[in-house]
Amino acid sequence: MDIRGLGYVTAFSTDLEQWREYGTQVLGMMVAPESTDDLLLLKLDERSYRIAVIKSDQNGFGASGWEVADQKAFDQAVAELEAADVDIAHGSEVDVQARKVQALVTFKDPEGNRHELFWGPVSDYSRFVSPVGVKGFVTGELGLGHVVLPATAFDRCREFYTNVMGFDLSDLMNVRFTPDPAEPNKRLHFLHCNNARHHSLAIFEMPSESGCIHMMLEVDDVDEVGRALDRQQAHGVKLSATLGRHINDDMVSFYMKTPSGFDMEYGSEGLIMDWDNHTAFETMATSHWGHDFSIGFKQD
Ligand SMILES: Cc1ccc(O)c(O)c1CC[C@@H]1C(=O)CC[C@]2(C)C(=O)CC[C@@H]12
Ligand SMILES: [Fe+2]
Repeated sequence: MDIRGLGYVTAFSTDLEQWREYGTQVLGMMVAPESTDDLLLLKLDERSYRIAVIKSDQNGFGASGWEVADQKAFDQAVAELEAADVDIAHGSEVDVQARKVQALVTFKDPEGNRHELFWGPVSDYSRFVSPVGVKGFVTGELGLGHVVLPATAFDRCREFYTNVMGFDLSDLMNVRFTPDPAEPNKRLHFLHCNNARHHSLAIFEMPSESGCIHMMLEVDDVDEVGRALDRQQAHGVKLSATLGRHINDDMVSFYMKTPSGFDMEYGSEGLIMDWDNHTAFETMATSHWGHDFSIGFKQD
């Protein structure tokens, strides 16, 4: 299937007021006027929303919303999911209204990670005006950003994402948390869809309580990353990794907790890839500098 990018994500939250504060004052997003007491829609570009926070009795990641170009691509993608024996549910009229799309299906990967596939987002093209002055987020043809999902059933997940969903490998890591040679490798594969973002999805061979290792949002100026870091501090949000520059996509970013329990990577200066002239590589190193993930494991 021809996935053009990550269109939106959904998250579950017991406290939408906390997400509203975090979304507007820390991330710098707008609250879409269609938001209700049970659904917080966060807007960060010309789209109506990019993050939908659903009131729930638990916190956690919801689903990744993948975008295809049109009805024809959607029908083709649904046929491919069916041919691969994937259990799909067609979105009802209510679902379609809630997500503001023409049509959607929902399904799970072999790990149980939830996905939604859609076409035709409804947008009013109202301007993005950040409540804290964020100039802009990098979306457009690159899609919203990326998600890193748990994949303890790694081989089945990799097969699913490449053979069924049409992702391709960008590059890969074999993560070890200790110098002990007996510690098994945790595979971390970075995957791209049909756009120039280095990865829209990565799968990591580890479980995750929240259902998502992290998601990434990109801003159009590295100073906006610094300002977000200031706001993270001012609002007492837990930092999960310090500022650094990644090796594979060159992103300058930091990581912090979201109210739903998964991490948010906030970055800038991500590479625009030319896939015809790229070769996948393996690296043991995360970053050119920075990105101390050990602080995320420390208690407050
Ligand atoms: C290595 C890397 C490249 C580009 C990215 O956008 C990106 O998020 C990462 C880091 C991914 C990864 C993670 O999210 C969880 C904690 C991990 C496994 C580490 O401890 C090192 C790499 C980290
Ligand atoms: Fe990332």
